Amino acid sequence: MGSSLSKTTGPLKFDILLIGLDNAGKTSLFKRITQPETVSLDSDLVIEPTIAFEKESIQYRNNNITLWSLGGQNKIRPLWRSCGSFSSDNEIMLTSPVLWNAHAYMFVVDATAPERFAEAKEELHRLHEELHHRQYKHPLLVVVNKMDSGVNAERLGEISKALDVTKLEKSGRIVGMKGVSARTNEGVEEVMQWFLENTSAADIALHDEHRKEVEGSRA
Ligand SMILES: Nc1nc2c(ncn2[C@@H]2O[C@H](COP(=O)(O)OP(=O)(O)OP(=O)(O)O)[C@@H](O)[C@H]2O)c(=O)[nH]1
Ligand SMILES: [Mg+2]
Repeated sequence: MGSSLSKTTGPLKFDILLIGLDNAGKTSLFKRITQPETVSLDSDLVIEPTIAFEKESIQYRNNNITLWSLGGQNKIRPLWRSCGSFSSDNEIMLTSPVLWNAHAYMFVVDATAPERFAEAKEELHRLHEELHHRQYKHPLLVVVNKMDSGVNAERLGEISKALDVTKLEKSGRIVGMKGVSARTNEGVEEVMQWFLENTSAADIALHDEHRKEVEGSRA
């Protein structure tokens, strides 16, 4: 993932949550970002549906970024909002709903599944509504994946309409939309750059302070 792009802010430490419907390609993107050297380009990414979540921290251009990828299957989605630990092999105990632990969000959409855009829109807007009540406006990037499958820029506009991304923008949230391919790595660097540009140290501190308060009030 080498690049000549340079950072504009100091080193940051923050969490990005990958969320979206099952089969969108969240785990594929997660692996592409966290283990680029182990996933060969253009290979068929053979991946099992995620049962709970994946989590990994990386050093990315001097920043410490933790990525979370949640399973998107319908039966798993209630876990997004549940408290406590997952009863899987993952040993991490979660003290507040995993959905609220992130500083920034990546909502992944499968460009090749138009029949699921309405369902994706529903989940995207629900997430937005719930984040709305939080302390600060978490950056939210809509990532349209599988652009290698003959999806052009015009199509990206149609997908934006189908998901009503404009409505999110009008709310004052920092919202972006980018086309990527976890298979070919197209656009992945730009996605990471977007998060660096749109996540500030002040907002991270605000989020962390609020989270401490919430957890303190539960203890
Ligand atoms: N053509 C193409 N296929 C992809 C791409 N990314 C992922 N896939 C395929 O899409 C399928 C689902 O990928 P996953 O990464 O498991 O999807 P997920 O969003 O993690 O799914 P859940 O864990 O069930 O929520 C797999 O068969 C991948 O090989 C891509 O960029 N292009
Ligand atoms: Mg997955």
